[in-house]
Amino acid sequence: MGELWTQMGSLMATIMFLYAIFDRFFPTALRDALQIHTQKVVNVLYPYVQITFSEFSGERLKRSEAYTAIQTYLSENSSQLAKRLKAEVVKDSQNPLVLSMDDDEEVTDEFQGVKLWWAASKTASNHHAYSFSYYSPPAGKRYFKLTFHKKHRDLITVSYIRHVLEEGKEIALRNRQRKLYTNNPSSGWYGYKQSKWSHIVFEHPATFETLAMEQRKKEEVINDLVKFRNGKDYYAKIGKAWKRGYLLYGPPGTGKSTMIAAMANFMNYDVYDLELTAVKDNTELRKLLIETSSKAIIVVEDIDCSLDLTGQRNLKKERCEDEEPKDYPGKKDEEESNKSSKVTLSGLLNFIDGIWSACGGERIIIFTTNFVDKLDPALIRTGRMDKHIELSFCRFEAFKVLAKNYLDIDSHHLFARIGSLLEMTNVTPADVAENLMPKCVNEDVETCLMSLIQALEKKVAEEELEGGLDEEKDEEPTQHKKMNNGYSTVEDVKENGFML
Ligand SMILES: Nc1ncnc2c1ncn2[C@@H]1O[C@H](COP(=O)(O)OP(=O)(O)OP(=O)(O)O)[C@@H](O)[C@H]1O
Ligand SMILES: [Mg+2]
Repeated sequence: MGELWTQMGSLMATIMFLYAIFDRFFPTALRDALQIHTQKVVNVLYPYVQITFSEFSGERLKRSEAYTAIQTYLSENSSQLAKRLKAEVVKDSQNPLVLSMDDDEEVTDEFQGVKLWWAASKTASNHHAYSFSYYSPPAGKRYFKLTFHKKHRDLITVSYIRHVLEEGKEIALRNRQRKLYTNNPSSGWYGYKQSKWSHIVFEHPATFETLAMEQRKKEEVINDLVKFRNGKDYYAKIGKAWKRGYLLYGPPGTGKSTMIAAMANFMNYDVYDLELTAVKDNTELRKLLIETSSKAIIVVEDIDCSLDLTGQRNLKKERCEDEEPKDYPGKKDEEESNKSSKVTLSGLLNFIDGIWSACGGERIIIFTTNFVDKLDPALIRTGRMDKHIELSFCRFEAFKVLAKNYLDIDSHHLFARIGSLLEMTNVTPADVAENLMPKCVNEDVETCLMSLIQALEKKVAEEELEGGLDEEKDEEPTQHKKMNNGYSTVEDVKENGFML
């Protein structure tokens, strides 16, 4: 290619020289005619095609998406080959410092066995449009120039360029800094710099590895996600929007929100936490949905509290938090706003699988609830929420994950005792995790495990006591039994706490 450029350089120099002479001595009409003919001669002699991609395009000189995608593609694929690199700070990227090839640098690429050349350039401010590309960028502007042999024109213009643009966008998505979005109340949607969603950087550390759950169930969820991620063509083939719905249900503290974070990290998706109680009506819901991006998880937490099954919104505080006082500051305003809110069940169903749900592509919708039985069957029927995942109380398998997370141990002689206690009572992973957390800097593994055992034994004893008292009411007085582990009795617990 170097030799070719030298030859081309001399050819260009000769042509420029000739132009200069004609510019000086010949009238405009003759010059133009000559230019056209020269162009034709060069086209015959020069077997290469060049395409230029300018950094800015359109009347408003917006940064061209194609230029950005090519820059990202070249940064990842070919910049290692460039000798002179340019460092740029890119906003919203995991790695804010991006290296790309500098001006007047050239790299090669290969596509289906065809060699191509990319050059990064900047037009000189006194640039004259003696260019043989399809488009000559304006003076002082950056551009990429792609050069390839004309016999590969179809392959490059159709397949290769599409490949570069898609790959560039894909890399940018992969490297982006992920966000956690929450919807703003519609009263703040308009005006300068207001938008429907507010965001912060999403940095939740949860992964499937750290999620305490039966291994078999966990793998089932992971496989489902992988199938979804790789299913673009499949979804297109069967004519379905590329989206998947999950319903996560289980008691508070069993890991529903943690699993959503693990899913987002696994899929490398953004998270849109949709607070339905802040959405006034179905139209607003649609507007919010349209503004969500691809590769995102849209979450509606506590769906049973967000929407009444009849379609009228309930007061979240009244239904879901019994301890909430009947009157509280702002209650009146809230009731008023709820009366005027009209997000209906049908609006929500349209949100899940109406035509609006198809915009943007590659999206997961997750509902969570503590009370799966309360949900309207229409909301959770098969095909709407594709997969129902139960997160339940902590058993031995889940405990082992927590022990690994919190204490970095795979086994311990106290595990057997904990395993049997976890079969005797229902405790959430959140409770177990709380007890495993060292209470002071020097607390060792054994002390942490013992603290968990004590808490579990206390709970078992209390439940036995309650059970006993209930039975006493119905039948003859009950003898307090020795607990399965043989260490404490209910009496021990009442009198001495947990003497183990
Ligand atoms: N399955 C789990 N694996 C790992 N950690 C868990 C799990 N369940 C709960 N935890 C721990 O308990 C905390 C609370 O869990 P999380 O918020 O996920 O529960 P939840 O099911 O969403 O509860 P709620 O129904 O109240 O929203 C988490 O921060 C996490 O530390
Ligand atoms: Mg939660």
